[in-house]
Amino acid sequence: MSNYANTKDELDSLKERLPKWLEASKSLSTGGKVASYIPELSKAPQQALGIHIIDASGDSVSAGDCGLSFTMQSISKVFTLLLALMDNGEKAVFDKVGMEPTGDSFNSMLKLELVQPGIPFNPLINAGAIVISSLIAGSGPDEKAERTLQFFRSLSGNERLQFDLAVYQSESETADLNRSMAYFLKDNGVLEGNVHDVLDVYFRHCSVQAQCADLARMALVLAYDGTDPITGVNLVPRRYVQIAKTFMVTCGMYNASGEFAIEVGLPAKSGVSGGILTLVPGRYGIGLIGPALNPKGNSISGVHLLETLSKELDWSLF
Ligand SMILES: NC(=O)CC[C@H](N)C(=O)O
Repeated sequence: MSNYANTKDELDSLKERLPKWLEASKSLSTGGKVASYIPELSKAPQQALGIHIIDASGDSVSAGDCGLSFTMQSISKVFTLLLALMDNGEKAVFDKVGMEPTGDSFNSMLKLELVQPGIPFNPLINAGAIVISSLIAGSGPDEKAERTLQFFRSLSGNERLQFDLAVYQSESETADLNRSMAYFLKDNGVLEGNVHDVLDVYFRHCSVQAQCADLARMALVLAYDGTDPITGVNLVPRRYVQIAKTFMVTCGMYNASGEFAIEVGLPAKSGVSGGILTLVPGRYGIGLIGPALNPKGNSISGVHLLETLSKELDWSLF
């Protein structure tokens, strides 16, 4: 699982090779589309592509537009799942969300009515992530959102992480599909609590603003089974990280997860802002941004760059 015995040599060689791989992938962004169903997201630069790769000693290599800030969107779902597991335990969480990929798009509610019991298929589709938001502990939406932000800060080692209020507001004003899903889940007895409050927590965690280096550091914690190898602090029980990484392999790239597993072979999670968080277990955390999306909603240039990296360096787990 890598052509190099140690990450230091590999990172050294990447310093030379990564920029040209990035340029080749970047040219694909003209063939993609920046998400616009959340109007504020449409302001992102279509051509941008940036990547940051960090190892356990804190050595890193980055290339491209790493200074770009973007919202985590669906990438946040991996970490709200972890928080909900830590707050409630496995049984309570999986009474309300399933463990299977859907093969449908991330915002589909088709199977909620078709398949009984009507619980969302998994925690990484919108329906599942909204139920997960309802399970985060806290006295109200403010406390739940604040606890989530604090958790993201501790994982990223970045106390300055914040909500992007413009994106939050833009999503909250236009989220009729997510809203209808949440009411449907409430009527089915799957979602408990006030629908407005639950969605408020969901929109807020999707709007956490980050850069590639933040995603890379969060991914590094997953790559080291829940312990930040840089500080030595255990942040998440190993079992929950194992669950999250498995979902990333089976559902993390929406209904392109099978193809991604074949072409890249790493646990990953994408978001509609064009971010991708991925990791090489025991080696690296990786954060990437490329706002132009392919038809399945994943960064078109980002997926290409990860395919190149995985193939050139033999990173696939399989
Ligand atoms: N795929 C995504 O990144 C979707 C997240 C977005 N906040 C939504 O609910 O539509």
